[in-house]
Amino acid sequence: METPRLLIADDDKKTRDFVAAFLKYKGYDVLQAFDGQDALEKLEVEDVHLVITDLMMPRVNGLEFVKKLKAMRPGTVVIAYSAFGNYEMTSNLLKAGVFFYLEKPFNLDELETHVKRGLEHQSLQSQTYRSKPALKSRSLIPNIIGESPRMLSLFELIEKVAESDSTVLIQGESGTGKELVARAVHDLGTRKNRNFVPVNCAAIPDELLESELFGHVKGSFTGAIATRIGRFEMADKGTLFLDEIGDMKPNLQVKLLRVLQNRELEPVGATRSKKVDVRIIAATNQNLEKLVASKQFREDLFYRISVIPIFIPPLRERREDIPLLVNTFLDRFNRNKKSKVKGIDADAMEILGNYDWPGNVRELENLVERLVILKGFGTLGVKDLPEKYTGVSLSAPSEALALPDAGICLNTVVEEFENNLILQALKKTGGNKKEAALLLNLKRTTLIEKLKKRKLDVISTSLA
Ligand SMILES: Nc1ncnc2c1ncn2[C@@H]1O[C@H](COP(=O)(O)OP(=O)(O)OP(=O)(O)O)[C@@H](O)[C@H]1O
Repeated sequence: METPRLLIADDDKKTRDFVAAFLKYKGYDVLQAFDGQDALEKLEVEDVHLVITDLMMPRVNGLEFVKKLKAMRPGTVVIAYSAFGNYEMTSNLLKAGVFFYLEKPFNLDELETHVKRGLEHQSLQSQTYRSKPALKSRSLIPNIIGESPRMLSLFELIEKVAESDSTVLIQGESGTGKELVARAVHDLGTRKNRNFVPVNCAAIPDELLESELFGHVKGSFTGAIATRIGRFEMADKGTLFLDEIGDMKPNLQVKLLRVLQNRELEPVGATRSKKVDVRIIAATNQNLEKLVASKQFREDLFYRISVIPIFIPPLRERREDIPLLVNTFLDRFNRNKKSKVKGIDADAMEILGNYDWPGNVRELENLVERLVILKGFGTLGVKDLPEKYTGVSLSAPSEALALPDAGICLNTVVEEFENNLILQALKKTGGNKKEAALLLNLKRTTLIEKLKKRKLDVISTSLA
């Protein structure tokens, strides 16, 4: 077993050395801090299992220290001592989460008994903390994090839907996890040992999407130098995930409808049709009903694909999930990036909890990844968060965006603004589209689609 690590904070060097020497002799690893402030700084970079603290200290006194420590690392067990204890102080300490309070002078064996109890308590507590989310959510659907009531009912729905073979339509804002949910439906169903084939209908140019989906025979169009199977056939006996289905053009919608009705397809240029057995899961961040009403999406196709609708709520409607998401991503990126960021303090977490997250979980995941890379070690605080989250300089942009009296062409201005930011992101990342998409909070495929649509791909290649 790992040697337990203790930190003792006391401004009286004699007492501190004495207690530290005794605990070292008993086999503990002991760190020392000369007051509350020094202890907080040490705890930002060191892992400890238990803290022992005096209450009367200069700069940050014992009670203040305990409060800050508990906000930074809620699970840390604290034993406090003082020669000036009274009822009010003891009750404040217990309220602040102190595990045990000792009157000075105390017997060192007595202190050790409380240290042992405290360590047992700490280990039980961390096991419970780890197993709680696992029982509720992660055990069933390993990659989807969430413990809010809405996510728990989503997990139940996924489990039920996975058992059936019906077509599913997943709706939710961008970054809410539609692809994760689609994969979970596949992984928990009977087709799990066959392919899960994703297609992003918005990222593939319209003229290529048909052959991408249904395949083509050699020579059927310029560039068709060999016969190729499409994604439908790749997904045979498995699942085809049609992402961004709201972007599919009407002529292709008719062809898709035919495949769904007849369960057979015709590759581009072929004379005979082929049977396919594919489960369809479609997703969109658009309001398909509205697209149906404005005749941009076929009503018959809409009813075909929305046999089972699944709606994923935006993150701002399930804020309870934010701390769990932040902590899980911190663990993940610490591991991936070999960083040692200990956690996030209570004030910074509160800011993240109150933010509206227009980019949903993707935005939160990207933010944590960036923070872990930039910070490297220590505890994340408010000063580490970008201005956008702390709301520090919100007034300047509105000046810059003042509408001229003569008016503007909104579409052109917005497009230019977007192009400018896209090019800046590409420049910053040396043309790396994956990293640029991360900076812009976009899916890589969405960025590629924008580059193609706006003919920016040539410029982006020259930045690489
Ligand atoms: N509940 C969640 N738990 C863990 N990770 C999540 C969750 N929701 C989303 N993510 C992560 O957020 C990112 C975006 O997820 P995903 O691509 O599934 O979203 P989407 O809704 O399909 O987005 P878009 O509409 O832009 O295609 C991914 O990295 C995914 O792993």
